[in-house]
Amino acid sequence: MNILLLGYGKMGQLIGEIAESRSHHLAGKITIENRDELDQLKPENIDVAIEFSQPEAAVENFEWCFEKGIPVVSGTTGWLSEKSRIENLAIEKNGTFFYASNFSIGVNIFFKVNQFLAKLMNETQGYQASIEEIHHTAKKDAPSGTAITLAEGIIQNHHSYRKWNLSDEPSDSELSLPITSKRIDPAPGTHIIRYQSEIDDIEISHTAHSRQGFALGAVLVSEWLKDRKGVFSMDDFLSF
Ligand SMILES: NC(=O)C1=CN([C@@H]2O[C@H](COP(=O)(O)OP(=O)(O)OC[C@H]3O[C@@H](n4cnc5c(N)ncnc54)[C@H](O)[C@@H]3O)[C@@H](O)[C@H]2O)C=CC1
Ligand SMILES: O=C(O)C1=N[C@H](C(=O)O)C[C@H](O)C1
Repeated sequence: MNILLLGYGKMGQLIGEIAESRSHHLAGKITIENRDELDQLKPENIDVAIEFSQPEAAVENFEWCFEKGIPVVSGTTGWLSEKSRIENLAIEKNGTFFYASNFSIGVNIFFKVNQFLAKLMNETQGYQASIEEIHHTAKKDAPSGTAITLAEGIIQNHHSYRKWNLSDEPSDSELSLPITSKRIDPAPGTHIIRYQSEIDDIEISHTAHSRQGFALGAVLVSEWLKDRKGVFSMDDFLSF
């Protein structure tokens, strides 16, 4: 496949290496500095754009891809207030859009375990839930996109929680799930779910040892997406 990398930082570079090792061709490596090179590309020669940029750049990148008819796989976090509009735009333009807050298979198994645990805890009294995420200090958004997906998994399955809040900001509701964001180098991504009571604590966690799982997942999804039209998520890609 001919792959356009929109964003060529820590993730874009690793995705490029993995894509080339799987015999794909890189049609472009776009950063904030060389964005004008987009005008020289031939969209008809690009099979997919893999977009790992920055919260403030992602939406503009998606709109450009939809205009040019290029399918997009995005892992950029921190732009979710625009998610419904972007998904509707993808459909309106007869485009292809795949977003995941986390492309690692291990994290997606962890999402399922989180949902199952929330269902069990919903039947149990006396436990307070919380989420902690730890990432490197270059991360621009907080909480992480993965922590938001985890919070949504709890909110959908536990009647005591209706929303989430950052733990260092005041919450206006007892039905809010606190998320603590820590920035410690070189953490590639750690997520911990805790249920704490007077009697005991229950804790599940996922720790990424590197960015390899995120990057490989994005390439595998791009291969899967070829010739598909519409809006997709990891639930469509994975068989569990
Ligand atoms: N969904 C997932 O599995 C994962 C998501 N991420 C997310 O991916 C994003 C990128 O992460 P990193 O590579 O660590 O960041 P980074 O800061 O190392 O790289 C960002 C890249 O985007 C480029 N960029 C900025 N504005 C741009 C624009 N307008 N057009 C094109 N490129 C532009 C920068 O020049 C740079 O090359 C973040 O939002 C992060 O949260 C990171 C890891 C895994
Ligand atoms: O910025 C990162 O590095 C990561 N971002 C994603 C997120 O916000 O959840 C995924 C992963 O945890 C790494």
